[in-house]
Amino acid sequence: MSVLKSKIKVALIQFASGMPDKAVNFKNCRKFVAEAMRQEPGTSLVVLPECFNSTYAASEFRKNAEVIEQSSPSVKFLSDLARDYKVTLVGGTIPELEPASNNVYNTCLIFDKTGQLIGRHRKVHLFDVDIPGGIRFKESDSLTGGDTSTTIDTPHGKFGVGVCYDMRFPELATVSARRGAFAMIYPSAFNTTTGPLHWHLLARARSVDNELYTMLCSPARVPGSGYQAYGHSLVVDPQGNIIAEAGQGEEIIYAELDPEKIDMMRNMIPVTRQTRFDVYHDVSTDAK
Ligand SMILES: NC(=O)CCC(=O)C(=O)O
Repeated sequence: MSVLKSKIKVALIQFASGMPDKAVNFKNCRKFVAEAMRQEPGTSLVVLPECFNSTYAASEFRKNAEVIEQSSPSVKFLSDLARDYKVTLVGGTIPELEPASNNVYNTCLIFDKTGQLIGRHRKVHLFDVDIPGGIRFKESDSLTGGDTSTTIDTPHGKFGVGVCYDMRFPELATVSARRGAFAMIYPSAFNTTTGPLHWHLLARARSVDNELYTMLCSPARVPGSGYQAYGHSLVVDPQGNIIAEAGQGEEIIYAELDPEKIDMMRNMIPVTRQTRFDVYHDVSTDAK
């Protein structure tokens, strides 16, 4: 039995998220998801971008943070969206406030097609970079990193979740792959400095390392906004081929994931069965 139980259709919603008013982001997001379902009926997995509900800026995270509970605006919005369109929803990310610690996390919430919250990934690796002439960003000024890897079980099979900068750390993908994932999904927001350098390379690498699908969903680039998102949402197949890619503006991309493609790759080049844990450590055995 393949790790993916049958063919599934996916849609990645690259919209101009990050407006200061959450209600505007909700309205636009719903409009695009409705459009995706109209254009590709039968889509069962929908992915949103990083920080889909508010502005991606270190100074804004705490202001926009929500406690994860059914009555929180973003939780309610995402739950209703998944239920209304009967899709598994990887709900981008939102700034999450944990009341007990007063920490703020960059958190992806995952819902099943009844609107039930089935998983949560707190971005583990915070985006702290300083590239002269390019970009300086320090998420750790206002965010705390999560401390677990995330593999979600669904009726289609399992997928792993990371958030943006997490994709630079191959271990999270390896852990999910070894736990039986058919895909890694990264709500993301690369920028116009690091996007051209590494976006495609990293997505293809995660696919080839683990012989699974990789999906990156970015916000659309908004001219004049503070953070210039790279765009170029992507779906990469288990062989490392890009099978869907957006431009930089608002766009929905679609793909069909095929269990055959995973199985074929894993049989032709069986790296997933040729690991040498007598030589190096299996990171999936003790990962949280
Ligand atoms: N939002 C992010 O984590 C951005 C990551 C990024 O741009 C990178 O180059 O990595």
